[in-house]
Amino acid sequence: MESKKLPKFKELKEQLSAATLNAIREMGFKRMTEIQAEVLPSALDGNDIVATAKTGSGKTLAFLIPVIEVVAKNIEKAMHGTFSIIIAPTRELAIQTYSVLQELINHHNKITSTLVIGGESRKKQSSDLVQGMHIVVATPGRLFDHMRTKEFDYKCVKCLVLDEADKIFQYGFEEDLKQIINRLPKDRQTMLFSATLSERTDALVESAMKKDKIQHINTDQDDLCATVEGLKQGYAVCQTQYRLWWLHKVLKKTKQFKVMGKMNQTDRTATINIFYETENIALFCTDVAARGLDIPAVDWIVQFDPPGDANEYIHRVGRTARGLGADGNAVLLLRPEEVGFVDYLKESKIYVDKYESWDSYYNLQKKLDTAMSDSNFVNLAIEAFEGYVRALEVRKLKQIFNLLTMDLDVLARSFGLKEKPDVDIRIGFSKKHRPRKRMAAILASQSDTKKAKS
Ligand SMILES: Nc1ncnc2c1ncn2[C@@H]1O[C@H](COP(=O)(O)OP(=O)(O)OP(=O)(O)O)[C@@H](O)[C@H]1O
Repeated sequence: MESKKLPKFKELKEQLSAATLNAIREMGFKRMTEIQAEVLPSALDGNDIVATAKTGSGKTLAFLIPVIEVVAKNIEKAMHGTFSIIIAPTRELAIQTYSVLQELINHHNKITSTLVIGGESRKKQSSDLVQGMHIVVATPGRLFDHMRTKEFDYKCVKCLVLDEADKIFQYGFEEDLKQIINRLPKDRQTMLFSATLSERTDALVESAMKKDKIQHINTDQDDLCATVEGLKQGYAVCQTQYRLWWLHKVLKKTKQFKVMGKMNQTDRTATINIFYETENIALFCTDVAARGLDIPAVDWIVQFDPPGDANEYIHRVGRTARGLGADGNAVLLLRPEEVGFVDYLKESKIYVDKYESWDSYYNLQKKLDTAMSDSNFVNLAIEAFEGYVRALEVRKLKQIFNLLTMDLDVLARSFGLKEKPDVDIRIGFSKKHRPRKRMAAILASQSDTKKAKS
């Protein structure tokens, strides 16, 4: 939809408080995005919402505005009490949502809010919750911890938002989320948002929402492509043993930082802040940074390891080309035996071009040999190798990513090691059966290759 055809926020002035409208104007937004234009009138009427729209399409405001208006209405009856809860799958996303919320409540002098995420002080969070902060932005695990204490009174919650709903409902969070939903008052508005939904979300909709009041809104359903228009995306092919050389070439001129789940929260937040503020920087990250993060100046998404599935691909590349008319680039690195992933992506309306010129790299062997004379590097490489193998073992799409048929010595070389390190990697089976299963898988794959050739 052309931006000029989209309605202005002020057209909602019957449903929106002046304080919210002022904040939106100060944030520089005049017209709603498509998802905002579809969600806001219905959500402000109190309906339950299941909303799907592409990455970077403005879903955050589409749920924060109704959340605030629920509080603005209820605050007149009771000054304290948690009226709205927003749940996000990662701490980084919760922090970001909380910060957009602060801008939006800038003119609402009486509305209070708090952030309840893992890795931060429970004591401060408890004290905020006891005081009855109006809006709580949380990650599921820590929120549920607080709900189990008698101190947090959540009986007056009127609105629940699940951002990146499909991710929150993935294993790990599923049980916490079910418990949270069961404990919250039934008489509430519930809203689910994501760029992708899954079968698991259907079950969530069934259990968490009022059937007769659900509005399903999907601004992508007629689109021919699952990713945003301004995104140029492609793939490069590199043999396993040269992957590190390839990566070196890609990142040569950048400063590099990392963010991953096992870092402490202070370091995670500090690194994301550096990434916001620094030019020419590359951030090494796990999928902890794949969802929701809105960092405007990201030019390239480099997927050194392919994502778990098509949905995760969409979220990862969605960290660039965000907002109306924005551009961005993405490249995916595949081994020759993984090129089938390109066809798999096509089935989900994701079209990636072959980037021939990206297939080259320089010989790094001498540099690697020098680095590997330091035992610290060797230990890091072994740790990385082990982690990589463990991650491959639990991968879906075994027909494309098959650890059992992979040459582990060659794989070790891709981490700078001379050969497979002497570590116990449990590839899927008990020790007793492992060599036999491995051999069977190799034979099966050879016979498949022969069949394909004949
Ligand atoms: N009405 C608007 N007009 C212009 N820009 C907007 C508007 N609403 C939001 N934006 C901007 O668009 C960008 C993307 O918004 P947002 O982070 O909400 O996307 P999203 O749909 O939640 O993406 P994801 O699925 O990746 O989480 C943000 O930088 C935001 O400030």
